Amino acid sequence: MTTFIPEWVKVPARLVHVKRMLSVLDGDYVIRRPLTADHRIVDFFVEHRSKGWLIVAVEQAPFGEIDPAQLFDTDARTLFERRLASLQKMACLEGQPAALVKVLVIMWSCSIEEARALMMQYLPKYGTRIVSREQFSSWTGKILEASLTLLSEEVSDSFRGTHFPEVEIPAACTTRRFFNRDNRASLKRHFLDQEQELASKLDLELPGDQASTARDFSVRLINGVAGSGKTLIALNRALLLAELFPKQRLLILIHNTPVVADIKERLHRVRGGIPESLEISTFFSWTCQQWRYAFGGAPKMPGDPYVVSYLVKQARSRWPDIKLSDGQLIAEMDFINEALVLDEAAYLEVNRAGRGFSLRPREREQIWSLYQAVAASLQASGLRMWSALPRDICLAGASTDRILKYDHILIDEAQFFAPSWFQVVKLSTAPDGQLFLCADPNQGFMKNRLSWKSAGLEVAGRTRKLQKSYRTTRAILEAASGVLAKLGSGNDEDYLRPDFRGMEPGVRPMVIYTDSPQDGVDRVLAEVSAIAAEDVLPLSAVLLIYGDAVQRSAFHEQLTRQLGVGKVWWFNEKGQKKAPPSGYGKDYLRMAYVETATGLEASVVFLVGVEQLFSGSEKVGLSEEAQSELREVNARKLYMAMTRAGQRLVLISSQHLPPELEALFDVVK
Ligand SMILES: Nc1ncnc2c1ncn2[C@@H]1O[C@H](COP(=O)(O)OP(=O)(O)OP(=O)(O)O)[C@@H](O)[C@H]1O
Repeated sequence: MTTFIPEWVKVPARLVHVKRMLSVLDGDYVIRRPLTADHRIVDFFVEHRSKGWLIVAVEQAPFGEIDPAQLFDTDARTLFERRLASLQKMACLEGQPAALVKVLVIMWSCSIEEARALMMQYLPKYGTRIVSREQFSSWTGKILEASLTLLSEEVSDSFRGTHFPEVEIPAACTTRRFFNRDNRASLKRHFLDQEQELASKLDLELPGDQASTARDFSVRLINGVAGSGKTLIALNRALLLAELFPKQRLLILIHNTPVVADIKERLHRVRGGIPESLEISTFFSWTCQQWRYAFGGAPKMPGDPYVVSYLVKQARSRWPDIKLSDGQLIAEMDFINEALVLDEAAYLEVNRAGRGFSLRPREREQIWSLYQAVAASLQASGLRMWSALPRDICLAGASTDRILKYDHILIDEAQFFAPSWFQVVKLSTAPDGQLFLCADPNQGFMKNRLSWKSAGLEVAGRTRKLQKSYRTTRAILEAASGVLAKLGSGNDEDYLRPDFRGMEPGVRPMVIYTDSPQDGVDRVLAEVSAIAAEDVLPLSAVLLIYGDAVQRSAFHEQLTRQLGVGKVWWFNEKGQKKAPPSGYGKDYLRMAYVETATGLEASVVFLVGVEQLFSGSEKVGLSEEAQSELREVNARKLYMAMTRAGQRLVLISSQHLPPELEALFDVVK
């Protein structure tokens, strides 16, 4: 079946008829409406996978008004001729006089004879083919086939880049540029594929088509495997929206601070900045801002995480038979806040599936009392838990009228969002606004097992899947999927299967065993120095992901000593969370803690100090349910971390992997 981009849901009446005619074509046809001002000249572009391109306009002027035989020019004729001249110009590449592709005009209100008369007149002058509506309807496929022009790959890219610049991926924004070694290939241009383009333009109709956006609050979900372009799609869509609707307020929310910093850095590099109407933020920094609007002051949270621990320790002495650790109790209080549990009765009923441990009614009663006691102690000092911030806004009643409202909110990494977070997002969406979610269910290790429905989002029938990965090689993605399947429960229900077809085969990931975690760090330092000395790859092509077994400050210090001050961007260091150490536009080696590496990527990734993720299920003292939950969480973290790599993945471990996992790697001495 023909693909229409955007979906042509709200096109003018004449195009509804045209869409019906075009719908019966084979699946190799893509029909695109331009989203820019060009749509007043051209109605659509036809692209056929193997036969090339065509420009089509549907003209409504009746023959009587534009008849070339009339002695005097009419306004209608002048306008028609202007349109033909513009179409002719669009068929050429800038600076080149000859038309690259043909132009077809469908005369909506003319007979066959009248269309013929017009063609006789205008074909020589403007190179335009003209047919009547009747002819086009009877011979749609034949007319299109005869009019398409096959272009070389390079020229086709130029044509696409000229008319659909919004789908081009700047070279600096794709790890794929490193796939190509020779110069010619590295100049190759990259574009969103058809599925990605369709996803990025969902519900976008032209300003001229009356409904510029869907009228009611609408939600769309893009579910994609790691590296399928979700961040790219969210960004491209936001940039396109900023251009189409400059007066609308746009927001991109991402869970992870490093990704926000990384995206801003890329936008500065590629576009010199971010459009004024677009805000890009982490959920919490944005929520703090919304809280200020709602309550008229800055929220205060404990500066030291031990404050909450201390309060829990003190309060729990009243319920000596509570078995959970302090950490588990804090996590449970976060859950109460995030799931918007309002009172004890609701807490006794709430579904806690996926929480890793079960609680009997009596335990729930005790935990609820503990939760209230800790919240009251915090409140006495004017404080609240971080997880209570979104909850406060959700329960603020009329005060939420004062929070900022956005026309479009786009969420990347939505799998990490909690119900209370989504509720704040919904409260912040204008009445006819749109919510666009990108998620990878395979990476959802934090707020896991949350269904969209339980978060108050109706995504049934409004979801698109992306199963093709562009970031990584088949070898790496297969290994990462293998870890997920072997270490995790392989929960088939929400597992999104990657489509491996057509992927770059690549090199299998490597594992290097060392005697101790410190030896592992030394090995990374040696490898990084070798890369820097060879001068083949920029430092930005390398990402170091470290786990708990690494002494992070010492690691950072050693790297800085080796590469020079200001050359290492440590995403988890206080002063570098939001921007690189020596400003935008420089070349940095990046390092990130495994918990905060989501969304990042690099050509070469070193994974070091993550031993306990491979063996986390052997923790003593955990119930069977908690063990299996931990295994699942660890499997998803490893999957996420491994899929950060574009071409090379090197795991450095001071412990031998279990044989079934080691088999997914090449062991290097
Ligand atoms: N059609 C494409 N052509 C070339 N490169 C692409 C294409 N689509 C995506 N990429 C590149 O693939 C990489 C992964 O894209 P992106 O980060 O948007 O994926 P993602 O789905 O958000 O990944 P994750 O969820 O794993 O973080 C990026 O370098 C991106 O530029």
